[in-house]
Amino acid sequence: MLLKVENLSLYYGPKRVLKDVSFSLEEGEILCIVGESGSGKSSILYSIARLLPKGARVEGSIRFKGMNLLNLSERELRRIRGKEISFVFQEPSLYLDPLFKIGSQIEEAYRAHMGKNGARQKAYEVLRKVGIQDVDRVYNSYPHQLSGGLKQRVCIAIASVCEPSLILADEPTTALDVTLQSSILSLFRRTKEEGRSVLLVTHDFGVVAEIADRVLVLKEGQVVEEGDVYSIFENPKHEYTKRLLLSL
Ligand SMILES: Nc1ncnc2c1ncn2[C@@H]1O[C@H](COP(=O)(O)OP(=O)(O)OP(=O)(O)O)[C@@H](O)[C@H]1O
Repeated sequence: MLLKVENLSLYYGPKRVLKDVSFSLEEGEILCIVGESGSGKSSILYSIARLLPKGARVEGSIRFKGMNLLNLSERELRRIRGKEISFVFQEPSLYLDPLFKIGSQIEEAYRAHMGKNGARQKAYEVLRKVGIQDVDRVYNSYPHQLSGGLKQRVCIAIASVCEPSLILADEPTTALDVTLQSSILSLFRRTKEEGRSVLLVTHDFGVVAEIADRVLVLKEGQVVEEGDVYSIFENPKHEYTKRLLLSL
């Protein structure tokens, strides 16, 4: 078991955004979290990465490789973020630094945890791995010179450069047009084949159908249904899940 979340609750002031959320994730598994807007999907990812705003209060436990992430200091967290657990966001432009070339951003992510040696070689390697053909050009480009799809590939390259065991992805294809979506999703599948686990948030059952092994259905901060992708599609138990499926 790579990740075990137990009775996770999240409060913003008096408002309870997550209610006793429990689930687990095996190595090499892709779990999709689905639910309507505002159901708390992103909040689960941010709780795991401990990237919550000031004033947020978390209860429960989040065990990752035996450590409770909720008990770690900021220093310990910095050692884990980017190396053991990495993040892919919805909007790659907000994540990439406009002032630095792609190559140096990948190398920076590598050096932060893995030391100076081999950064350049590794940057080229991950760019190739995410399916980029003209690696030299992309390596030497600034973010604004790349299309949205390429930028998201770069973000996945950055997220995997330190070979983390867990990738948290928040609506990673929502900002892209449909034709690009599956090519980006297939990168997560490749990540899985390398033994990494992916926790992917989406409101889109099309995405779920394409890559999930298991699905967690969230409604108003609570898990209403959990199961493997086939049973969720073929035999949804909860009315809410059926409604979400109908909107597909
Ligand atoms: N910083 C914050 N302060 C107060 N409430 C917040 C904050 N961030 C999120 N919330 C609330 O928490 C709830 C869950 O939000 P969250 O973004 O996790 O949902 P989501 O399912 O990911 O939605 P979406 O698909 O729209 O991103 C919402 O009611 C939201 O308004």
